[in-house]
Amino acid sequence: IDLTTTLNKLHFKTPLMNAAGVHCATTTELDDLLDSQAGGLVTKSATLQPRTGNPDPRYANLPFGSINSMGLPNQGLDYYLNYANATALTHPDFPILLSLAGQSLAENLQMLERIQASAFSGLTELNLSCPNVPGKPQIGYDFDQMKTILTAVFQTFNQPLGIKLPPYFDLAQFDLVADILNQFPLAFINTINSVGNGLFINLETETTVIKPKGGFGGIGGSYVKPVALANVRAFRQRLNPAIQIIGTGGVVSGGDLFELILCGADVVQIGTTLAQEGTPAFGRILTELERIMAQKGYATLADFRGNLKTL
Ligand SMILES: CC(C)(C)CCc1c(C(=O)O)[nH]c(=O)[nH]c1=O
Repeated sequence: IDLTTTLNKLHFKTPLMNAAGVHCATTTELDDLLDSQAGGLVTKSATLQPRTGNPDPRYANLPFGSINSMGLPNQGLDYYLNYANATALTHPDFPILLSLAGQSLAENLQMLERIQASAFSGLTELNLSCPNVPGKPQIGYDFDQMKTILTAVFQTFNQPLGIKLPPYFDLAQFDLVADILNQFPLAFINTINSVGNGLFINLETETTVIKPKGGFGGIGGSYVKPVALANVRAFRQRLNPAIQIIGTGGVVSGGDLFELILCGADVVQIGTTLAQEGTPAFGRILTELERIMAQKGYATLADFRGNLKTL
């Protein structure tokens, strides 16, 4: 069984890695990923300066997933850029993705210029779930802003770039977003980010379970797998084949991983499952995938990638 895959020029020994924001904020957490069966790693979405983020409790595990309103706590871009460049010396072939979440177009352009000026040779993922203009929808849901930002970004940045997208729920929106994205030389898209602004209640105390935003937070885990499958499938069907896809959302088992690849994912990320189970989740899920592939007679991921059949 050959579990290798590629993302742009990066070679992944296994198709599974962490999702930005989970187990990737400090060098200790990042080294833990290096030593796991993950095929690569992505750093916590960075801003130019460090941020403490929202007050606790800002994350909660739920019966079928998780809810979070972390508020972008991170050590600042230079911390992650330094980690990536140091790790490239000790683990030259381990794929590293830098995630960015600037709070303005200017901040994102500044961070991209800093990456471009550095020796970084990994992939950059621009998180479009950020609000760009306060009071306006997040970039991922404001298509004029999305077009403006991607135009400016590709005028500035000449290294491989991908974007992290929020989930969409309307077929016309898949068409609209894909038409925009196909106009840019994107290396990949990563879909989905958490399903935004869900709410979970503690029935006994009649309270929310996280403190920020009145308890509203991004939903992850099994709750969102059907949404992740649909977004990977919809964009695979609509995007230029040169734009690869990272599939994220609701992966708990090898079967879930298989399904996202069947929808067209080149690489798959885990967030909630990693938060709940730790890095042993990578080996467990990959072993389960190998068993399914062996039962079905598939030797490589390309044998079934994107081959979902309709009835
Ligand atoms: C939601 C933002 C704070 C604007 C971006 C960072 C982020 C967070 C976060 O740091 O709260 N949580 C998520 O589930 N997805 C994200 O993209």
